[in-house]
Amino acid sequence: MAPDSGRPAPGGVILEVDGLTMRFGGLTAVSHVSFTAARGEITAVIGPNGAGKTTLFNCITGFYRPSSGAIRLHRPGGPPAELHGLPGYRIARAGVARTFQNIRLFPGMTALENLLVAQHNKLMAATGFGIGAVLGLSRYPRAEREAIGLARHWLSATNLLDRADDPAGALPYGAQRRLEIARAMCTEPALLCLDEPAAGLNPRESEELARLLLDIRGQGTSLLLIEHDMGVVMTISDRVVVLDHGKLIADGAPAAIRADQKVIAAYLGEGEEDEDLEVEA
Ligand SMILES: Nc1ncnc2c1ncn2[C@@H]1O[C@H](COP(=O)(O)OP(=O)(O)OP(=O)(O)O)[C@@H](O)[C@H]1O
Repeated sequence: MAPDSGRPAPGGVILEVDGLTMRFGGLTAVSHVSFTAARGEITAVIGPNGAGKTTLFNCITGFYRPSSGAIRLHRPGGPPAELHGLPGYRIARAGVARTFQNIRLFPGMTALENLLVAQHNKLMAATGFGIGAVLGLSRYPRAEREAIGLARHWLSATNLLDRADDPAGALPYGAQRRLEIARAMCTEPALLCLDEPAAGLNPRESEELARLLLDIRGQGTSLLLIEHDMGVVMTISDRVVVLDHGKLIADGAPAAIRADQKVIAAYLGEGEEDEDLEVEA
């Protein structure tokens, strides 16, 4: 099992990354990275530009096949699911949802329709994959009602209920980012992976986002978060994992990470003012 930071995790481990390495030709983007994310917590992955955060996410969510190492999704009362090398759709089915750095909604479909598309598998299963409809079985109407109910729940939670019938592409940028999170939540994931959800948001929108993520955690979903906005990271994360040049250099509670000399050196080395770790306590 991957080493933990020594802090007890009351809900146990949900995600275990063990010795993960990802090479692109001669470049090692992620090098022997091991950490765990606790169930019911928000775990942030931070690090300077090019540290390997998105590559790590792409390995966890099946967009890349890691060169070596293990990724396990732990499930209560059952054996862990080995995610290494599984295609993205099977990882999603195992209970891992993700959002992207760049928005990937269906812009011509309404906000509500985007959330129903996310529930396509469940709805197709309710039709018996077409056979049920031929035989006149009626599980579909109930499944559709439930899918709309779930979509409306997440539209409400993301403050988008009044925009349900607007095309997703017509929503302001911050609303589109919230809709992406709502869409991911409509797959009812055990683990939600967010790639820079605060990118491009103004301070008020970032605060709203932080509240939304805490609300999602409160509803029982564990979160793994890549984020450059240190205000958001340090306010909401239970645990912070730091990468630099593809290697894990620190793993601990936000306060410890803020004071960690290796972390400070990594960020100072980058020399980017917007990466400054100094945030209001
Ligand atoms: N598909 C790819 N092919 C080749 N090299 C890649 C690929 N994806 C990422 N890299 C390289 O791997 C390294 C890590 O990139 P990655 O995007 O994972 O970093 P990051 O920490 O997410 O950076 P940022 O904060 O800028 O998004 C970089 O040197 C990048 O150029």
